[in-house]
Amino acid sequence: MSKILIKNIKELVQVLDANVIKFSGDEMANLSTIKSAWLAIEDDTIIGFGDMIDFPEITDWNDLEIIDASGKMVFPAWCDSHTHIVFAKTREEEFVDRIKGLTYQEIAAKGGGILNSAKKLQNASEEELYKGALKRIKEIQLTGTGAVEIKSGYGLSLDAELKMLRVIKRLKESCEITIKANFLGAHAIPAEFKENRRGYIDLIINEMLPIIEKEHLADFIDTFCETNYYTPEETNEILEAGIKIGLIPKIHVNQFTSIGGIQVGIKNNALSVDHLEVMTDQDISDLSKSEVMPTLLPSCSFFLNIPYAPAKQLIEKGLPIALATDFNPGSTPSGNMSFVLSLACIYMKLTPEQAINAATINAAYAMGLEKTHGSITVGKKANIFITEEISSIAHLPYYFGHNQIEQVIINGKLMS
Ligand SMILES: N=CN[C@@H](CCC(=O)O)C(=O)O
Ligand SMILES: [Zn+2]
Repeated sequence: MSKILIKNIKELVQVLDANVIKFSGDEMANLSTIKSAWLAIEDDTIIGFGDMIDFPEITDWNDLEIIDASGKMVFPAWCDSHTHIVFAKTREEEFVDRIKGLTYQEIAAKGGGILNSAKKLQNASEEELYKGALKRIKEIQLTGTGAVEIKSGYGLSLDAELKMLRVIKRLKESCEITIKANFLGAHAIPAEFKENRRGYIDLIINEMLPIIEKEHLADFIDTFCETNYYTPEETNEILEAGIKIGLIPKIHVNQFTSIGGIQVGIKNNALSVDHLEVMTDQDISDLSKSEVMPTLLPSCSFFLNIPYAPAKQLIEKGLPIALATDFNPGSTPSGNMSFVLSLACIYMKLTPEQAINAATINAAYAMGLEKTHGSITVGKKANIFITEEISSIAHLPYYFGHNQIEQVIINGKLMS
């Protein structure tokens, strides 16, 4: 049995009772912390915390590691509920095209974008994909992420989608970080099905889903519901087929246009609807009557230079929001959650407290992990990070671009 006792913590952040599953509206402004605190971990679980005045008497020193966190803060590890971490190659040539004036949609229309990644992934072996993704997972662990959702969607053929999902399964089994798999076969219409989209949707429903069910390859089902990608009707059909085999919808909607994706998500009890850069009043009003977690991806807006999702408006309507990176080679080549927080504060005008709630407990909810992740709670996974010496909680999003996270503990193990 291994034990870690962290003492003299300047501030222990996001201390919650086990019954809190998310924060909505005005609640998002509050962040519960303990100043001058201790935290105890046994194996992979948080077993206690409190004020230094009540520092526990140590009776058993066997296998006990004591960390002195004087001047430093302890947070629950970030939860990143939307990524595309498995890919074959980066796409910096499109980045340069955009600098020269092309838009994301224009690049996609000439065969770049998702289809570019799909072409590159066809020829990559499972081993190559695994090694590339593992490197990125190690990178995000060290920047404080303790749980991550990973999508397929760069395969776009039976073999290549299954290859991606098997890589994600292998990552789940071999990595300390908690991983959830999202099947995104409907990410784009593959070139060879351009004139036969029905044929590809049938392939997803009749051939991919049965194997995914048999091999337990996914937790969630996704589609890119967007103009020139999948219609709301197609999205609905694919989600319904996924639900039949036990997958939970978590979908891409309203990135460039509002075409009814939100309403399809609500109808199918999606766990989250993600992106939301373009929202109508009706979309916001419909969402506010649902339990769906709106998930915002500010580093995608930053990188593509597109509008930011209306975070403040959503919160003012009483909604919760989650924040995620969208780490992928096309629209967001970064998995750094601290940077996401900075962007959310700077461009979406979230307070640091709102942004931290959105990146911890609400993001855990957006992955179905709210009972085990996303807060400092007795019985939850010992997934935490220790900052360097910082002056206040706001310093974290304020001092952007510098890694202020000194140590990361995932499942009770120190990462390096
Ligand atoms: N918008 C759809 N999918 C990804 C981007 C995929 C890509 O460009 O490779 C996203 O969430 O931003
Ligand atoms: Zn995405």
